[in-house]
Amino acid sequence: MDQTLALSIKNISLSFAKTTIFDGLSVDLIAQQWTCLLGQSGCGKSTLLRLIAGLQQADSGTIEYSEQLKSSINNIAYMAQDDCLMPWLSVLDNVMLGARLRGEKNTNASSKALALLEVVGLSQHHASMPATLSGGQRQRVALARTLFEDCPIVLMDEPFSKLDAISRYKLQNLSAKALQGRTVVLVTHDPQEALRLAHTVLVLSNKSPNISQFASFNSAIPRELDQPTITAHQQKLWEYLQ
Ligand SMILES: Nc1ncnc2c1ncn2[C@@H]1O[C@H](COP(=O)(O)OP(=O)(O)OP(=O)(O)O)[C@@H](O)[C@H]1O
Repeated sequence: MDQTLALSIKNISLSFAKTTIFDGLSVDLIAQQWTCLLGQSGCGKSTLLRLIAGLQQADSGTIEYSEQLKSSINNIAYMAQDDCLMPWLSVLDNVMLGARLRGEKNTNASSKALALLEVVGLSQHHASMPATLSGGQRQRVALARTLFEDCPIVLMDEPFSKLDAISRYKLQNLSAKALQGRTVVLVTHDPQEALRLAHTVLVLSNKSPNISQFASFNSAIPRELDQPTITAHQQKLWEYLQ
């Protein structure tokens, strides 16, 4: 496998009951870059993330991971669309959930989790229970939990969808910085978000071959809203998504 690839999805087909979701989907994901995945509701974006994470099996086809990732025990962090916070754990304990589940007795874990809560603007809520938080606050806890994992592949399913515009902008910036050098796949319905963050923009559809590349960009991320990459491509991406 090419050294620059993190993983290679080859000829994946998947149906639920009589509904075909993927029919021969193939795509390569470039290592240490952000790939943003757009497409109409129900076309299979979350399903593709779940396939990559190993949480869903395809009917046929393969996903090949690079040698480097194969040798890493804990290599994929997955932030689902639903925040999946444990209601009986505090915000801090939710951020450290992975360490707890792995039975790690690392005294640095709580200071690392507290630092991440500070970064996502929730340090004053570290002892709160999830039920007392707003949807956007819960999403920020889930983001902190994802960043806590330090994994080489990070899969994020609409991670900023519940945030106000200013918080979304700030957390896009924070995530781009925090996840520099990781292989990130981000599902979004927001073309502007994709153009701010993506090195590669992919569009998924229900029609075979299911996936197409809208564009790839070399410029550094996050991009400012007035950067040519965004202004020049926004309208085209809207039309591409129709
Ligand atoms: N476990 C499952 N059993 C049956 N059908 C499923 C299952 N998981 C997903 N589907 C169906 O597969 C299709 C794709 O779902 P998926 O959640 O991947 O779409 P999506 O593109 O992420 O949608 P959205 O943008 O609305 O989040 C949908 O029609 C959904 O109903």
